[in-house]
Amino acid sequence: MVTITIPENVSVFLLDIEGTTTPITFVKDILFPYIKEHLEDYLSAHWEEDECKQDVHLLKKQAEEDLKQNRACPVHAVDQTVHTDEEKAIREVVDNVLWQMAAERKTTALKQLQGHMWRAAYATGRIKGEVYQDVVPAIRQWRRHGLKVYIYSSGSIEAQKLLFGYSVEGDLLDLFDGHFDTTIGAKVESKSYETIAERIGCSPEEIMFLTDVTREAKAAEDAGLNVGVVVRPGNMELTEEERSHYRIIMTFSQLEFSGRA
Ligand SMILES: CSCCC(=O)C(=O)COP(=O)(O)O
Ligand SMILES: [Mg+2]
Repeated sequence: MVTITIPENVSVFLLDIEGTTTPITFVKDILFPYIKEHLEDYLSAHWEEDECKQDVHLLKKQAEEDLKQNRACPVHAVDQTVHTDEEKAIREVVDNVLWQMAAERKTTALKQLQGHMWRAAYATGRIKGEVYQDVVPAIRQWRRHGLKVYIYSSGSIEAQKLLFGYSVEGDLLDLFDGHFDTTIGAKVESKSYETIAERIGCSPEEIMFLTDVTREAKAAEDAGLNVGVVVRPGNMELTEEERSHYRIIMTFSQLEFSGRA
């Protein structure tokens, strides 16, 4: 396995989750099906609660924005089993969430609701966050060298903390100095990485961002970050050009310090 030297000026790792610390299959085969299976019951049970009202409000604002951009969710024929206004409103939210998920959208509104729904699944032990075996030893080593480690994922901060807090390797939250999600900006926008550097209190050049998505890598690179593109089983295929342009990381154990104390 090729060794990749961590640039000397790097003092912060910024990590993506899906496809980087965690298999895509965990998200696609476990987390997302849980949402689809429990969505209607969850909304019915929590509809009157403030948190759920806020989630629905955010989804409605996103739907209005989508309408303006001609990205409207298809409206289905009225279901004859729906009787009350509440049932109708819930059905609209269900349709919207399922449509967004089918389109693999990463809106803050969708991700916030998902995070709230997973809470019970993790707390009861029904779901445990999967993390690749090389991840924890590497992060512990980076931290021993004095580096800081942050997460930046499209999953909400709450969803991130659930995944690592209730992981197959136990509570891993002490590995991280902080978390960022799309409330700071989209992962394909350079500005988001500049804002993250400001929030951390370092220059973009001091950060090394690891992700499986080359559009995210490009945005981070344009902002001045060091980047590595993570290739795990089942991740998106890279072009020859992408393979030759980016540092390709198949396991975190490839990342080594050289010339550092
Ligand atoms: C950490 S929440 C579950 C994964 C998820 O919903 C997601 O969108 C992950 O996207 P990422 O930016 O980590 O690739
Ligand atoms: Mg990813």
